[in-house]
Amino acid sequence: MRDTPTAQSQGTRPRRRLVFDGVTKRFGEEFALREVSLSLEAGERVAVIGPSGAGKTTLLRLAAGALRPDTGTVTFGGATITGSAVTLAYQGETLVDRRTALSNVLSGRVGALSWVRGFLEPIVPRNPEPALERLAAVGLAERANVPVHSLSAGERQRVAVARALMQDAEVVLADEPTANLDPSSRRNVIDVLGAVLDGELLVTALHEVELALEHFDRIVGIADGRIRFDTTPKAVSDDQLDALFAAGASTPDTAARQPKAENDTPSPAWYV
Ligand SMILES: Nc1ncnc2c1ncn2[C@@H]1O[C@H](COP(=O)(O)OP(=O)(O)OP(=O)(O)O)[C@@H](O)[C@H]1O
Repeated sequence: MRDTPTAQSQGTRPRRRLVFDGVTKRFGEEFALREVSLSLEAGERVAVIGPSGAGKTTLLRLAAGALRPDTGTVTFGGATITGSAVTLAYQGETLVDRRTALSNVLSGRVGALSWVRGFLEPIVPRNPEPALERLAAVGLAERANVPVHSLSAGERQRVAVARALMQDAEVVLADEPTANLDPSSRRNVIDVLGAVLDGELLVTALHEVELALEHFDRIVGIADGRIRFDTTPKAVSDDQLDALFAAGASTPDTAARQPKAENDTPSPAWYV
């Protein structure tokens, strides 16, 4: 994070890679991912797009170390994934409603504390400063002491981002961070995600193609558990997108998608 003194300076960190090497993951007879190989570097902002059931969440869960591959390996910096290196930004629905934004953000750090302190810290914090800094970074400094049930869906999602940032992880994963948000809140959450990072690897599963093409510097298209393309936003063609979404169930954003302009700039009408 840019403005967090407690965050380890990215400049001093080696630029470690998150590497999927020939990863296959099945659930019963169903293949969620097939022979996926991918090498992602610190500092990249990667959007994973594809139809429903393509394998996006499975990819993120493997990256988080929450799942193990059936075959192949997932490594970060050459080693098995550990919880301290990678954080998963859960959706705003996972916040504790009756607690304040500050309390929810503080809970993002409890894993690093003793059992008793971890229990008490979100309620009677000894050190609220890091959490207040994260809330300020996502534009919610003024809302720190407001119970999250009275925040908007977009604000709740930003609290969830702030909570994830409490881990100071080198890899930030976000699974559909814009789910259930109105269009302007979607854009705002993605803006915030990009703005608060400084050198971390960001991998986001997104349904909104337009947001992915506008805000990320690498686009990984997945369908039916396979990587169909892995390129820059400018290089993604309409044909690739059509083929990607034709390979799986339809999604709302592809249904609303309009042809791209000749200069390859995504049309604002691609989703509503
Ligand atoms: N825990 C599980 N048990 C059984 N099958 C699963 C499980 N998790 C995922 N799958 C299956 O694996 C495939 C990929 O699922 P995944 O959730 O990764 O897709 P997705 O691209 O994230 O979809 P969506 O966009 O709808 O969230 C799907 O066919 C899904 O049904």
